[in-house]
Amino acid sequence: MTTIAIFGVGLIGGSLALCFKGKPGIRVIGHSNRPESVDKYVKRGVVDDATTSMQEAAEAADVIFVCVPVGLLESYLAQLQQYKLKPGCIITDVGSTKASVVAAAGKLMGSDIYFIGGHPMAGSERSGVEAASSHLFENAYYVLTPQPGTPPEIVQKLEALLKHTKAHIVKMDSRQHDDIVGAISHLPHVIAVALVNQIRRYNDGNAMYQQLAAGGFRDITRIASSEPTIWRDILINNRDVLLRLLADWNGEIERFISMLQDGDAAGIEREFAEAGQFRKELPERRKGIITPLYDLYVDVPDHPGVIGHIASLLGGERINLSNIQIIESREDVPGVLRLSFRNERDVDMAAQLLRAHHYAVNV
Ligand SMILES: NC(=O)c1ccc[n+]([C@@H]2O[C@H](COP(=O)([O-])OP(=O)(O)OC[C@H]3O[C@@H](n4cnc5c(N)ncnc54)[C@H](O)[C@@H]3O)[C@@H](O)[C@H]2O)c1
Ligand SMILES: O=C(O)C(=O)C[C@]1(C(=O)O)C=C[C@@H](O)C=C1
Repeated sequence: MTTIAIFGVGLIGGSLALCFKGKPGIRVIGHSNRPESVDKYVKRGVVDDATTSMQEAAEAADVIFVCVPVGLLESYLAQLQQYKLKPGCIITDVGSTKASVVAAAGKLMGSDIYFIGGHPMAGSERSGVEAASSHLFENAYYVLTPQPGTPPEIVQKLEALLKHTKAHIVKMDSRQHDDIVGAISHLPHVIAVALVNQIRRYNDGNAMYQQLAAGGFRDITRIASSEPTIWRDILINNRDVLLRLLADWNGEIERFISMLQDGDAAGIEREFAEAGQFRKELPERRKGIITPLYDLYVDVPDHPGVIGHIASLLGGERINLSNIQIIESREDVPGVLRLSFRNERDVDMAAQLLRAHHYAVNV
């Protein structure tokens, strides 16, 4: 029997618990300081057992997942150090930054207790156990940052366990992780928040900004709704990397300013073409890094039956729809539906079918 203890049964900890729970030979214990949370985890069936005693959970565990906000990781590791952990116990975390926690763990761990940094590259703007899902990590990358001294069989043991997440494991150095993830995750969160706040300030003077905000604004700003305390910790922790990235970002914006000042149409076109090409080459369907890529937009009359009609047309042709969203861009006039598909073939077939039924479709 492998006993897994999870500290912080929120979005990520809860999703891991759901991946492990019920698998042969695995028992999952969740920990929270709050008795009401402990009851909730068990009632919702996220864990086998839950406790408010950190010591009890830690000392029973073969593998410990620390899934708390980044700013608390080091104090959790220090606390774990106080307990009589099982020999061979593996401690891992899921924090969005890796260099500082790996450095702290190196100082703390005793003999026959192993720390391996971890970071599943999947998540959501939502938080808490209510948002947890056993599918969250499917096809996403899951970074591990073992130290050169970590015995290979220990790393293999963790990798074998993580197979239950259906994620792809990738190993890298913790500092390299923070450089890359700073660029592809932390910087975009800063940009999304700054952009939303810029528009929010305009909107204070004229509420039409919010009303007209349509698909483009929603697409680029979803992550601005992420949990503030989680992101406060991540940004502060990775601040040196972010300050460098933001200086480069200023350079990108300056280039756009110059192109606009110079009326450099070819330059602007080139920027879009190059960006579009790179984005097209992003790994397809890597859940968590990028969600459905194959979207089409349908103008729809403002009546309730239309969504059902479109869904049954697609279903009738066995075209798999992976998501449907009403874009509330206009009041009292026809709206726009965004339909998302898993592959190019499905989106093309859907466009053809809907046009044949006189819908106005934009791919
Ligand atoms: N949200 C994402 O998309 C994402 C993706 C990958 C990794 N991560 C990392 O996973 C970790 C957990 O993030 P999450 O999104 O699951 O957050 P969450 O808010 O959903 O869960 C955090 C958990 O930590 C617990 N916790 C314990 N002490 C706390 C305290 N003092 N303040 C707040 N929470 C406390 C909470 O009860 C909760 O169970 C973070 O280190 C984060 O960087 C997040
Ligand atoms: O999809 C989202 O909402 C996310 O923010 C997920 C995301 C990301 O930026 O890609 C966020 C933080 C993580 O540490 C890993 C993944």
